[in-house]
Amino acid sequence: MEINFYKYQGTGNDFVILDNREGVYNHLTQEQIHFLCDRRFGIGADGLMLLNAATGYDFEMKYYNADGRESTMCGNGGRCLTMFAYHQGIVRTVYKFIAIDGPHEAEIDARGLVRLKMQDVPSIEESSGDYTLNTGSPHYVKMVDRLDEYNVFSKGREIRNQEAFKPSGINVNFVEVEDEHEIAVRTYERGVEDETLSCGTGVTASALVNYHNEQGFNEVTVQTRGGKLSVEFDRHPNGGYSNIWLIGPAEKVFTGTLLLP
Ligand SMILES: N[C@@H](CCC[C@H](N)C(=O)O)C(=O)O
Repeated sequence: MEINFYKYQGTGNDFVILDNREGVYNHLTQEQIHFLCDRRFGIGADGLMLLNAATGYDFEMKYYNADGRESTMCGNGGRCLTMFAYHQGIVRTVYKFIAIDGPHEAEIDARGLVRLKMQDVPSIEESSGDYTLNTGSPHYVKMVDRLDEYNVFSKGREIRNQEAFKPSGINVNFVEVEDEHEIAVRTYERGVEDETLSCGTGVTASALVNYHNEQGFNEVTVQTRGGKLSVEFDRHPNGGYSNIWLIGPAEKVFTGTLLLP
């Protein structure tokens, strides 16, 4: 089978994207998606997305991790897919798309940055000084010092595989506060089973946890290894969060054709 693919990245979180509005890629197997995401034998990416047609929406986002399994929401993926839709001629002031966690809105602002509205977060759970919450995907957040020197791979893998998070696992974020407007985040992603350069739902989770702890500003700049994102949100007296926006760059890297073995 011939695959016409597009490669995008958002702050270094990279994705293979397939235009599946005609349904031609409906039957890709887990092994085939894993192969396409393989950095040595395939194209190479943290995940693969299908842009599907969807009644009542501009498109549907279907997201697979690099291991080939369909997963939950991907924030950087949603931003990249919005830019892809624009490049494919789906031009809107406000995009409305449907993903596994429900409907989303997105906009491309005057600077060319993609703003993605995330689902509301009703609560943040605390245990032993760390936090868990769901921002469309499940996240564990740990505040640390000296993030640069932190062993994200080994500590992230250990937490991801804890009995408490089985069978689905969890993404693990390590966060250092830079100042009242800025935090730095490094993430171990399940399904990639490694640290990625950025994780949008993880950055969102980290910004909310930081506010939950420190209060400060409800507009936070987040430094990831792959670049800067920002997160804006409203907090409610009951401890929940709404009107959550993840904002940052999303770029086409290259396109190509590949024959699936
Ligand atoms: N990179 C993502 C998150 C992708 C999903 C994650 N690996 C999971 O399985 O939950 C993002 O930008 O949010």
